[in-house]
Amino acid sequence: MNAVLDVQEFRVRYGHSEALHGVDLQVREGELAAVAGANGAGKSTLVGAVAGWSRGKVTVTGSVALDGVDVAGLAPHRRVAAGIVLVPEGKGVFENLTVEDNLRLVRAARDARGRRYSVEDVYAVFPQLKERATKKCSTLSGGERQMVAIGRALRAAPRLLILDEPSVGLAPRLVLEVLQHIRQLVDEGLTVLLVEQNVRATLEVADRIYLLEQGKVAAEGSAGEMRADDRIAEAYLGGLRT
Ligand SMILES: Nc1ncnc2c1ncn2[C@@H]1O[C@H](COP(=O)(O)OP(=O)(O)OP(=O)(O)O)[C@@H](O)[C@H]1O
Repeated sequence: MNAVLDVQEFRVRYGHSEALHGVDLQVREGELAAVAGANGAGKSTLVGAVAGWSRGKVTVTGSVALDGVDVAGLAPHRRVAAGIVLVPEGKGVFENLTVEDNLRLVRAARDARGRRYSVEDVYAVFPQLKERATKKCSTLSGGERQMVAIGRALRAAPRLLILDEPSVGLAPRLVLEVLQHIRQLVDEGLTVLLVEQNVRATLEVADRIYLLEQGKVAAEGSAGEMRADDRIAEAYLGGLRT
């Protein structure tokens, strides 16, 4: 199967300190691939560098291809135009604007199939946002803000939607709700790369998982394979297989 995203030998250095040590990662058409791992493993560094968003004094080497086309040399806005849309950790919604204004800030683009995500389409995915359309984002729950951030990203017609820790700071009930919405988008045809610290929740929704440890891929496999791996059960699931 063709990879939508193909990352090879990816290294990221902050000054003299290397945070990613040659990572290979693929996201296939129509799948929910996830990068899981502990704080500081390099997850945000990885997806930030894929989107061209790296902060500070950064050196990135290796290749990044979207649908077989090298995008590593492109500026961030050109990667968005090519279809790589990242929702960063912390969501980045405008607190003083309403839900609807946040969604309308992005001019709707067309995806490869000529499809456009109207604001109504976003409401169809997240019905509770429609009920809160005229409310300022500052009055929303963390989960609802995350939905606004994802909805806004959908308006840009991503070929690959990258979500950096959408569950961070959410109550456990909301974590599953947000992740299930993401799963639904994938079931409808979207290709997603999800970053999650919560390995257990990731196993519930992802098709394939890369486990990142100290800047390296420590394990990679389907959710079923990862669940059956004793090292994963030991280190991330409290010794229990789910
Ligand atoms: N802008 C930066 N300048 C220097 N070092 C950085 C910078 N950003 C991250 N690092 C370092 O790179 C390593 C990986 O950090 P990164 O934020 O990618 O991890 P993470 O897996 O996303 O962690 P978290 O789950 O806490 O967000 C860490 O050692 C971190 O201190």
